[in-house]
Amino acid sequence: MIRLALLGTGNVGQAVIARLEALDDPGLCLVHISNTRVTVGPSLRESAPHVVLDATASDAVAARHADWLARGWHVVTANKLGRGASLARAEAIENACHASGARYGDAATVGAGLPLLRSLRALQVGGDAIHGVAGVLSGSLAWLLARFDGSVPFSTLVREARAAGYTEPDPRIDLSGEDVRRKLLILARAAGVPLEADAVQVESLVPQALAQADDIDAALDALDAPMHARLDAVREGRLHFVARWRDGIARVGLETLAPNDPLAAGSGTDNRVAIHSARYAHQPLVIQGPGAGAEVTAAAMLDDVFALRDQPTFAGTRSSKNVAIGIGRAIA
Ligand SMILES: NC(=O)C1=CN([C@@H]2O[C@H](COP(=O)(O)OP(=O)(O)OC[C@H]3O[C@@H](n4cnc5c(N)ncnc54)[C@H](O)[C@@H]3O)[C@@H](O)[C@H]2O)C=CC1
Ligand SMILES: N[C@@H](CC=O)C(=O)O
Repeated sequence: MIRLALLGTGNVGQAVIARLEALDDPGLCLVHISNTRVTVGPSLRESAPHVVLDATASDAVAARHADWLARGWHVVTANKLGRGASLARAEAIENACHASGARYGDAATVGAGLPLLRSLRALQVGGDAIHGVAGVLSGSLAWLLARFDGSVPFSTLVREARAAGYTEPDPRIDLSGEDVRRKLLILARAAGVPLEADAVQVESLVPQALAQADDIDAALDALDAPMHARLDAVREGRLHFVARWRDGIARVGLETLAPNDPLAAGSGTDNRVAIHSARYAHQPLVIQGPGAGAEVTAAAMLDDVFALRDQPTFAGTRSSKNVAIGIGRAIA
């Protein structure tokens, strides 16, 4: 029996609860659910989970990952602020895993569970040298830029992307390039490169009026004029928000790509990532698929839980009291 504690009951947390309900797996038991307002079940410490599922976007929660791992609790996260924030925090997570043997499941943090991190790590283990990664890493920006033809204000599209659950809780995290920076850091570090967070050059799409706004929704209109100007300046091809890391240089920002560019394919929220390595020297390894959405993200988190099943920590553990999933749904 694997005891799970779920932090966060928003888009992704709700999808985790729905998936656990649908799976109805007797080997999984939800012993704690919490969000910023409510806790269901005993406190996190008292519930003594085997696995903490982080479905928040909270820096304070990510700052606890290393402590939980050091205690022997496995962590499965959609929150990128563990390995995608400061290098010191990412290294503390590695060190805690090595010291305690606990595992860190982060498949959901890049590409909403696409087999990106696992491919990079498998290449590393196989002795490949990763030279660089380039790609479209934001599902929401891919979705927005594919639709943006000038007929509808960009701000209207952002509101739609937010309602569909593609953006971060604060969509400025996507629009500023910050979400993509975090993903590029996670990928580069998975490839064995100790990239500092401030080593990534970031082009933000957020105008000052939006950056400083308290009422984010109302201030989204400030995007419209500058984004129209960017669109008008395109002569051939289409705007894409691209991340590139190669030979120690990392940048994220808007680029105009020709239709036949290897990174320009895909539709909807698709991410498309090219991995350049010694093994893939002539043609990169390209991975493409939906890169945002609560359901795919929740599925990736539970895949990481299932991958833990061979862990000796679970052997012989007794069944626990399941926190009512219905209550978890009610507190969203
Ligand atoms: N929406 C998507 O397509 C994807 C999201 N993610 C990540 O999943 C995470 C969650 O995203 P959403 O569900 O869209 O956000 P959301 O805003 O819908 O939900 C966040 C939840 O976290 C809770 N929370 C915040 N601080 C907390 C704390 N200290 N303790 C317990 N709960 C806390 C909030 O109360 C809320 O229930 C984010 O880190 C996001 O980057 C990752 C991949 C894809
Ligand atoms: N807001 C993110 C969601 C997944 O990480 C994105 O747009 O890609």
